[in-house]
Amino acid sequence: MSANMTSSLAIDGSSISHLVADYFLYVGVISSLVATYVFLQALLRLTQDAKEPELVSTSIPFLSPVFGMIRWSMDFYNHMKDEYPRLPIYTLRLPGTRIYIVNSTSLIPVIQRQWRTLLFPPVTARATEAAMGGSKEAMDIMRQDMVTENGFLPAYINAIHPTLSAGPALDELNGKAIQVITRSLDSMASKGPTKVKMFEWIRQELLLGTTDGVYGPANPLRDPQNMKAWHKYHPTIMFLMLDLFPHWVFKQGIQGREQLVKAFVDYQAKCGFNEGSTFIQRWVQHFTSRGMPEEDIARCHIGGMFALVANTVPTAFWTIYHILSDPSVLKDCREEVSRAVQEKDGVCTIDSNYIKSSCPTLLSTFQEVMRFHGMGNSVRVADEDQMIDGKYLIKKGGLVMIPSRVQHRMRSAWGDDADVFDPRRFVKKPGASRPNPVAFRGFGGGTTLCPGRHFATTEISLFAALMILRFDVQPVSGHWVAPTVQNSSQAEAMEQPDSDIDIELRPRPGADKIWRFTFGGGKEAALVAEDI
Ligand code: HEM
Repeated sequence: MSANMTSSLAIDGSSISHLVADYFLYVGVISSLVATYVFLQALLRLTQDAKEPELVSTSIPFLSPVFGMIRWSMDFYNHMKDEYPRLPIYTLRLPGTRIYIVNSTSLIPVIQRQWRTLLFPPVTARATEAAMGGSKEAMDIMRQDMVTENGFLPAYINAIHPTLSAGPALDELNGKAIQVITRSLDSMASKGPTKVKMFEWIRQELLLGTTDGVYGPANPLRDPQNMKAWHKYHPTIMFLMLDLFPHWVFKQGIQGREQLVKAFVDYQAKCGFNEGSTFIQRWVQHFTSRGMPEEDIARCHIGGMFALVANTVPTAFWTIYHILSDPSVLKDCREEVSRAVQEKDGVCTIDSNYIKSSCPTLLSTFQEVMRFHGMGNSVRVADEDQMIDGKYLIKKGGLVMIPSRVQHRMRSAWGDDADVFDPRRFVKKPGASRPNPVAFRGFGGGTTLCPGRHFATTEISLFAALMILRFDVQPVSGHWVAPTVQNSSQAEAMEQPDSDIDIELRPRPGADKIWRFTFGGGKEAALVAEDI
């Protein structure tokens, strides 16, 4: 044998032994993947009680729902509803957690009645800790008792509730907020035609109006640096709540948050709340009476601010967008709100009670915005093993979730045009039956029904009324095109536009007169089952 032949045989020999080694490696990897898969499938099924709602989305154990959530984003639960239309409630298993998703409208009141064992306060406490940076001491106070009315969080809602329900405190709050917006529109009217970015402009008007109304003259958001800090912090809230990444990833947002904390510590030290709304006074009284540390009060103010403005701003944007972009809706809304105006000696006075009670197209458009663009997921934590409706076992620690988009697109509740925006859907029509109010989840429901709903509804309706009375508005491009909403933060209950719209506001005749609102004695608009 030549030297060459010997070496080529040697190479062949080593290639074969490599091939064999690779073969065993692949077989080994594949076998362990198969074994892991079989093990995880077995684990999934062995730890799932037959009485729990049906388990779905299991092709990759514990991960299929995560991939589905990434792929379908806020449409995930609607996609699941279409895939499993017969399931009133189903189970999703994710690493370390099980979520029971509710499809059936009739299960909602049943779940809401179990508020002593299906709890919302742990969700609030978790958000305060993760997104606002609450201290251990603060979290101990919040988590001491999350069930009875003596507990910090349930008692907090009870403390603020009367100040946000129909009555003088709410009228005063709405009066202050709309006064700030009116002044800003006065200056806009005096400038003649003005071009603005619609979302950015509405956001600024509502942020200042709402926070001035709530916090009073010492409102920390009056300082442009603090406003900037809010805009840095706000987009990171969802990621901080998820708590999946280290905090340095959100350096800018955390810096913004810490600047706001300082500003609210200062607000507290100077007792700025004494000149603020009754709402904020009760709020502060509750926090101080329970021994909450000063810095944590400031952190909770930031959480409170999120509740105040995060949903109000996009709701106002969509309401005004849908009124302006549909000429017949604009015409009807203008006619309706014009009837609320009394003019004397150059002063135009708008009766807020009339707007709240006698402007059906305006209110219906607002409510349809909440139905069509609403994307809140009411989440409850199971405090113990329990049965729902005598049929479904909910395990301790599991999350029960009611996605509002599922309810809001339900044909059985809204008819075949459930996917269409119909501004007159909620206008009462003689002889026609009203849609099932339980399927309307714009403000949640049950014990966690949004306490700020009347404030927000009135503020947005009055802002919209004032705007269409005083201005003609056109998109600079000449066409109204609804922005997409794919990037909406799921920390919020309302879709947010991905892009802005350039608009031109032209003062209408009379725009430069003095505009005022009267309040008092009227009922609040009834949009949710609990208020009807
Ligand atoms: C259009 C504006 C608003 C929308 C769409 C909205 C939506 C909601 C929703 C869907 C919930 C229920 C959460 C759940 O059950 O999981 C809720 C709760 C809440 N909202 Fe609002 N909200 C708005 C404005 C406000 C305002 C202006 C305030 C403050 C004055 C406020 C304060 C709260 C609070 C404190 C809760 C928690 C209630 C609890 O813990 O029991 N909201 N909101």
